[in-house]
Amino acid sequence: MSRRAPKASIDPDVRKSWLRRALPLVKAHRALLITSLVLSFIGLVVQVQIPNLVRIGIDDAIVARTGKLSTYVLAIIALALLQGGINYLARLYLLRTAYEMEYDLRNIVYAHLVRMPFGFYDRVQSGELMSRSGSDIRAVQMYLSFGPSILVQCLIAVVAFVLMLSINVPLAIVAMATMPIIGVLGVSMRKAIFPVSWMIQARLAQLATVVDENIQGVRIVKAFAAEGRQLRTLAESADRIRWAYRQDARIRSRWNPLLDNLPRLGLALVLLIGGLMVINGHTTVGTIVAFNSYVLMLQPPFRLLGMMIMMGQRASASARRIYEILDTPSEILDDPDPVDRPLRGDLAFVDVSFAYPNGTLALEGLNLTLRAGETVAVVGGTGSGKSTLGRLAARFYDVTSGSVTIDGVDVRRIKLSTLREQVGIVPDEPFLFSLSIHDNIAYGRPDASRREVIEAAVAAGADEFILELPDGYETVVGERGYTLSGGQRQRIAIARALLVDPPVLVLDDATSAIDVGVEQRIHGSLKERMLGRTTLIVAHRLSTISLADRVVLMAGGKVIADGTHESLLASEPRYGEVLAASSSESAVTA
Ligand SMILES: Nc1ncnc2c1ncn2[C@@H]1O[C@H](COP(=O)(O)OP(=O)(O)OP(=O)(O)O)[C@@H](O)[C@H]1O
Repeated sequence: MSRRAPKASIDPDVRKSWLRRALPLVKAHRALLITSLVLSFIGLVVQVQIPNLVRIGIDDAIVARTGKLSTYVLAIIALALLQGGINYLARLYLLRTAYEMEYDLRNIVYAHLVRMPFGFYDRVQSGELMSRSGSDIRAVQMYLSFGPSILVQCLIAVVAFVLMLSINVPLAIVAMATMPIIGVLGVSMRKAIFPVSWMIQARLAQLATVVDENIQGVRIVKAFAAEGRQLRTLAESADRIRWAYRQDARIRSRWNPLLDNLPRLGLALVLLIGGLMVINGHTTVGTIVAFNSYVLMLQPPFRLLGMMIMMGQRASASARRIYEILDTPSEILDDPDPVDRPLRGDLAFVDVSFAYPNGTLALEGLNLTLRAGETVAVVGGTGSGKSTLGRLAARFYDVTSGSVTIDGVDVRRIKLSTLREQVGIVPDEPFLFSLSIHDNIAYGRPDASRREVIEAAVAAGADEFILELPDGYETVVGERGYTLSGGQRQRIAIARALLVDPPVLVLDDATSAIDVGVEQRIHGSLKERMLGRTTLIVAHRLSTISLADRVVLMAGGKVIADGTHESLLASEPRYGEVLAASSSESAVTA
């Protein structure tokens, strides 16, 4: 399957109505949409001819016996076949338009989502995002493609009315009498239903969030034997949806019989007035039969009118929620004239203060310099801001004040893709994809050869256990890598970062789950790999700290001491306290 880029985008002008903003999307597929609408119109014009032919057939071949019945029967069959063929094509093109637009919209939303900074994902719930990229996109797509098609069907009512008028004016008016009532009732029903169906959508999104959290957090749920509590939360959510669906059913069952029976009233009226006219010789039996067909044929478009209004309301709300994502600018953008060159790796934090989007102050006037090739361990109590350093160096977030520079260039001036390639971050809880071990390691360099992948795995101390897996490097890890141990996942993540060979490497507690014995063994190869690379190690364990040339101690978002392990131990009592706290912590968790 070839992958195509979206053919259009959403108009960024927020002052425009949602429909006008979506117009470029419709325009991009106008050829297909217009073809489908024209075909659908022709099909309906053909369909409108059939009752007329029945009328002439009855009056001519049955009542007056001047024509041949078979001629009319064959003509009707031919028209029906023609209409069937045309409708087939119209429907095919309409659905194609709908799915092409949905494809575009989904890609537009997804392309935006992957550009969104970390701060955005800190705020939004993934279940809600799933819902937005699912049902909201569909609601907009339905309206954009099916809306015009319903309008064409309504237009046919005009054609049929003109045809009826040409046959019998009073009877045409009688036949059409109930249609506006059906239209008004249909719209009223949809208006009554809309708030409820809107509520259903919102509650389904909430349920999606609960289900999503349950599945993502299943290990914690089970570990705390909280299945009962989670089930209750789920049941409450499901209950709220059931309540909304019940309201929906109540409204529908009140309105639908009315809407279903009105056309029958129309039929009775046509029979009454038409019958009297036939008796008085003002019209023919064939006309009554034809008009009966028209009453039945024209009723669906009028009912659809109500549906179209509801679809419009839903699409407008869905579009607003989609636009909310699209209109959220990514604060982390490329400089207009970005620096794009390989970096040596002199990393400096100059007077850096930083607060997370929720206002938590993580760093306050922090100064720290790492010379190219230096390995520095960052030690500090929990929440002191250690992990934040790496996130700012790779521009997952931008500093609130001060600057982070690499080789003297502010990271905000470095081309984002280059920066991310040159600053490798290994988090303590790495994410693995449901791919083979090889592909997970080669994630940052998909073109890497097996030899290179193995070399990186050896350096990260992962090669040994990988070879023991059933399919070695081709073993597909379970979702998020849960089929591996925490330490094994960490080693794969280290190999993944080493393979990209970034001049700046941040190991954020990246060996915390690795056995101390194994860690000792991989130190040699890691040290070798760190040569010439600026490495910032967020460390808790003494064994990890020993990898570093220098240690900095952090507290309250600041560097409070800087030196070698021995000098800090001798001169800084707080260093000893932090080490003691982390070693008792690791003793507890070990
Ligand atoms: N995504 C986030 N949104 C809001 N606040 C955050 C976020 N991540 C961290 N923080 C807060 O910022 C502060 C510094 O966090 P950071 O993760 O840098 O600490 P740390 O020293 O690495 O801690 P630990 O050793 O426990 O991992 C903490 O108060 C933390 O609660």
